[in-house]
Amino acid sequence: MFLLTLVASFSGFLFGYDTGYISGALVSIGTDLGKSLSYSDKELITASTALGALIGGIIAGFTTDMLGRKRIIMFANILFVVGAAVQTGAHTVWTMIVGRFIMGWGVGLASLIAPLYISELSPSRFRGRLVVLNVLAITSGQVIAYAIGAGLTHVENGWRILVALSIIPAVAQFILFFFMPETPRYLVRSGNISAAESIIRRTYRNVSEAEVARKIKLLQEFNLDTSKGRTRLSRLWYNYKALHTLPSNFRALFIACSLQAIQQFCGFNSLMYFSATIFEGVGFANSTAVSLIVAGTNFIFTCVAFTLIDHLGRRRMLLCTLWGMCAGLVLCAIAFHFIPFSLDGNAPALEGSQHTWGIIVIIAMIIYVAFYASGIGNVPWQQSELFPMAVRGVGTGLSTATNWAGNLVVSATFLTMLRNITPTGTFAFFAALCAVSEVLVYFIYPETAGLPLEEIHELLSDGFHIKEANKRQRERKRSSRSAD
Ligand SMILES: O[C@H]1[C@H](O)[C@@H](O)[C@H](O)[C@@H](O)[C@H]1O
Repeated sequence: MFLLTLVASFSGFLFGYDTGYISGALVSIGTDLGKSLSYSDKELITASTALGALIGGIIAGFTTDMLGRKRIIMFANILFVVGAAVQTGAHTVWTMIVGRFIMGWGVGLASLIAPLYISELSPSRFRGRLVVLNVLAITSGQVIAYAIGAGLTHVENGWRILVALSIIPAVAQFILFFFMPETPRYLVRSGNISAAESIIRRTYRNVSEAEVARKIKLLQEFNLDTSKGRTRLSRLWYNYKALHTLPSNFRALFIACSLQAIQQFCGFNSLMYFSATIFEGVGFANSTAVSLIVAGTNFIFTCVAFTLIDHLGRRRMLLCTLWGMCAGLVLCAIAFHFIPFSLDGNAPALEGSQHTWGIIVIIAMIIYVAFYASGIGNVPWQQSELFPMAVRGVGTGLSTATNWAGNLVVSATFLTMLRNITPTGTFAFFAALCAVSEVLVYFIYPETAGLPLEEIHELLSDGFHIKEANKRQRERKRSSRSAD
């Protein structure tokens, strides 16, 4: 199981690396693309990946139930390689944008399928943690991209090396996936029972034949393809409608999309993609190195989430962290008020008390990112557990698309916001969104930790059942303690 997760997590690593290197690349491209980049060029180059990922996420959602998880992950690798090759050789802004767009398709496919693949293969006890392992891969990809970016800042055309390096893990995963299995849930759904049995035998250690048969029966009962229609397309349309008309499905969709929207609209990726630009704007000497703090904190606190998510639960982790993000952003907004800021690359070095406020900005960002990574940075990727099999592909497709749509809006408007409403206004705006999100999560998100996927579906059938979910989790803990 660990090995399968590890190989599947290469997708997360690539997602992280490919979205992470842009922060350093933007400040080191200089005039390598034929001119010096305007701030709208920077927004376009960054946002084209999010746009590609938005389209890729939707396509993955609609095709994964037809094609299987494995083929799509392999196809994403091809897109990663082509996108990276186009960017490495780019000499104009538009070639760079096209390369980032192609790569974005790969990121979108991978961001949906890798957690789906992992959560369908894992036993419910470890499901949360194994999905976080994929987010750990994303954040480690971002840290490594930042670190290499910082090392290559002053190397001529160093950013090309930074981009080209991403080809290595993509090729490695492509080859390794020839030896990887499909998920038992997908195989049962496509009628391939004996293959599903053999994968269960291999992934669950010391499993008895009776348990294998019980697991297959459970999968058959709950993953029955109830869709009507003769062609694949008409069945897909049936499922798409069922996602919106069946109340339990619609609730699941509402929760999944809301969490993904919160993750993006709380503004984290504006730091991820533009922190080097921001630190350059406040006059820090090696802005790429300073911005490593953002990626590093994100990675370290994803490790914290990894250890806590199945014990503390998803809901509690969100409720305990959103307010902390809000506090970090408010502090950031206040500190920026006392610092001169310029997006034109000619910021004066900070002097006297301004320097203190500069340090406070960094501390505030660390607080914000730490709370982000311990909660909302991870929890939305548990999305596939909310949907029953019949609509899991389309459901997670739409929620992943929500993630990328939010990402697109934030990355395409952040620099414009900084310019028009100042950094103080921008961070105060994100703080307000975090506060609203805390209230939304309180009312709509029941605890799903440790519940079998099938039980989650039943729970959402006539309400959000926050209290009932809490009760079931307490009972489950009590019975597992007495079993110990
Ligand atoms: O869960 C991930 C993670 O938090 C990344 O650091 C972030 O860049 C992504 O947008 C998000 O989906």
